[in-house]
Amino acid sequence: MGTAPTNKTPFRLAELKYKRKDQPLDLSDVLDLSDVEKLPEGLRRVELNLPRQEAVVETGWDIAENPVAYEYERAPGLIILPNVLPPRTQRTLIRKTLLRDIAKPYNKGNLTPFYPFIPGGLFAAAIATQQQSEEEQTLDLVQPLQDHLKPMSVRELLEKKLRWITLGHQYDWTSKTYPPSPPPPFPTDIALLSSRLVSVLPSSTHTWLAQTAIVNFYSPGDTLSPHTDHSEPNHTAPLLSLSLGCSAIFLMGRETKDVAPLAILVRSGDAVVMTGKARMGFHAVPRVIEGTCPGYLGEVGGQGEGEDGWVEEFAGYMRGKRVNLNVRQVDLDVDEA
Ligand SMILES: O=C(O)CCC(=O)C(=O)O
Ligand SMILES: [Fe+2]
Repeated sequence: MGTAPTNKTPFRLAELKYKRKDQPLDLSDVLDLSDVEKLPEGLRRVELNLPRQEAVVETGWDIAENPVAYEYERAPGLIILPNVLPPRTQRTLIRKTLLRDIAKPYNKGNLTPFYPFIPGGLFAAAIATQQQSEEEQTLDLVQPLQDHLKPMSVRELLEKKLRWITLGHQYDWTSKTYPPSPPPPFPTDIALLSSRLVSVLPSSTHTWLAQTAIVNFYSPGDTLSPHTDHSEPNHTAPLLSLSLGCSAIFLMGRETKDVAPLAILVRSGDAVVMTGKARMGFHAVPRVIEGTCPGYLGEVGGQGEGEDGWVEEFAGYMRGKRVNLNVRQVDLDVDEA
């Protein structure tokens, strides 16, 4: 017992370690960059291209005034920008994805083959049912598109079944390609924010354009299996990943699972950028940590930020969720703007 040889890869072992719920979560080997007084050995500060070029930025979309970035020798090419999205930008992003982008029928998601598109968007529809009695809710169940599935309330679909939607170029998970037809529009504000973040990186010698994004919705208990993101024709354009809501453990490995990955605690407002060697590396999310949603997302309020009032519908959803925006360039080359 305990010492039996294992044929599990080092990546798999790390995944299992953070996934298991029968033992307290051990964060001792997890890199946490939220408060680095003393840089751990092997960690270096990355020089950023600052001051960043400041386009006219809409209110609510700022990035941190003085972003700081790190790279760890065990995960070359992975650039971590802790706390780069101020609370207000996080709230803007959440509002836009949940109310606006989800309401566009061309932004497909994991529910698309199984349940009909909800006009006005799943989130708005779920909010609208909050005032309904249970009886009214049962009358309003969404009928599935496939016989083996059961009718569900919009609330259940939102809270329990929605795992991801795609913005911009729509990746086809069956053929594992991006269809050649002109893609639906990618939200300009999210593209601008993404470009601004990528443009501060030292490797940004080429124009980079956000052309597709997966918005992942996780509840504690949900995981993302190890994978590489290799379907974009451009394997060198950085991949930007933004974390919102509950903290998670992100595993960053190499091009093979035979190397132990680096475990990083990603918190709300953090960005990680997979560049260089890390762009094609295996990565996974074995754990979303319950009860870690920051107060500025999980509680109602607005701290005098005017129209930025954060209402219970958003707070209630975010308390139990992690939302990840995974933003990519698809084309080999993009024109200079
Ligand atoms: O949720 C994350 O942090 C990673 C998501 C991811 O790797 C993906 O969508 O390809
Ligand atoms: Fe990924």
